Amino acid sequence: MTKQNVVISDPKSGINMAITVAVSDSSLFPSAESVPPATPGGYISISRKKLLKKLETGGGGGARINPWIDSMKALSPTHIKSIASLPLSDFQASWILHHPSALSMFEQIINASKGKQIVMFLDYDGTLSPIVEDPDQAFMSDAMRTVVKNVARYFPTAIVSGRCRDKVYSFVQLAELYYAGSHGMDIKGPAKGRKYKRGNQSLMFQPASEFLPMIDEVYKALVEKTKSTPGAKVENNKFCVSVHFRCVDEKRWNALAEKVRSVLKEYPKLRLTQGRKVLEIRPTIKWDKGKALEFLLESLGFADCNDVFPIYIGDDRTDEDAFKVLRDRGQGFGILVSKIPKETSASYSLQEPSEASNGLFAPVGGVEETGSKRAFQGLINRRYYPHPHKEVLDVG
Ligand SMILES: O=P(O)(O)OC[C@H]1O[C@H](O[C@H]2O[C@H](CO)[C@@H](O)[C@H](O)[C@H]2O)[C@H](O)[C@@H](O)[C@@H]1O
Repeated sequence: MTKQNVVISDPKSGINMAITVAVSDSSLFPSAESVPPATPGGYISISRKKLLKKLETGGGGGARINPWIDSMKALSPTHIKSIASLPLSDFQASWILHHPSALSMFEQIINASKGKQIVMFLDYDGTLSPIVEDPDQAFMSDAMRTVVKNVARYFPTAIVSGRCRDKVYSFVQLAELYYAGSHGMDIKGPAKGRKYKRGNQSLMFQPASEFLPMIDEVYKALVEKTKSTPGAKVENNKFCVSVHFRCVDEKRWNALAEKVRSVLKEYPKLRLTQGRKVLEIRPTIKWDKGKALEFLLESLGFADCNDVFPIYIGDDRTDEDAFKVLRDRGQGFGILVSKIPKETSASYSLQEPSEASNGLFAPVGGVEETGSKRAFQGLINRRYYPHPHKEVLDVG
């Protein structure tokens, strides 16, 4: 019996847990020769399904765990607490080594972006606003708004959210930004002060518009079906629907998931994905936040350019599509906002939204001259950052 540190990962749900387990069955952990390449975090990464089955049954087979429900449970406070009590320090150290805090990487960021146009992509929930119980109360702080406004003065900036575009706009309230709502299926350019004149002038793109009536219908069906589940909340995000279970008793999660599934049986053109205590119903079209990022870069005139440096900051599974696009393009990088180690294609990390507002993009010219403030100044300062597109950028 040996102890092994393991990251349990489920590509479908995006849930990852780092745990220490005692194992006696060598087949669970392949021999050194057959070990797959380490994940970016350097952990042994095995299928959550496989591991949970082993742990549940002692390796002898038995009842299959519903991976979907189990993923939800992995996010419950009880589970997070029990994970937190496990000896994670080695993991965290290794993860941080491979996904260092963006706050400590300013020099590298400034160097890598030299001579390139930074384009900023920001997720909303969990990135610009802290996660709260009521989705209608997920307000962004004034300090964060000031920071985003300041960032947008220097770099084309887009909010990329699972929410309905109008809703996320009502939270952010900055007309100078690009907005990609409904997981990128509803894209609109700045309503005012378009500084970046390169590329498409009037921007509006809705690749899933034919699904509008279906989404409306399924929203109503889900409201009806889930109204008997205390705490469940269905949110109409225009081109997709969210079924929230953050306020549902854990004992009812299984039943709630079954209800959602039973409604979706009637809609084969819709698919189910999962976010942070939310089930997300969306069209089966091949469109996600990664595609939205590519579309926006193209619209800005950076389709086949080497002189662009996109930065994407996000916190959940849906943001991974964008992180992956950046990795595949070999341009810019992703920053994952997370307190716990997760398998990710992001290069750097931040622990929480306030690290972006108080650290990464701390207001320039504040009273206290911290390293991060100097660094952000470094990014926007022409001495460190010769802008290649002066003709299209008016920062005045
Ligand atoms: O892409 P995002 O901007 O991150 O949007 C993803 C979902 O965010 C919202 O739900 C999440 O935040 C809520 C408020 O903090 C929280 O209560 C919920 O548990 C989280 O899942 C939003 O309400 C969803 O519609 C978005 O899909």
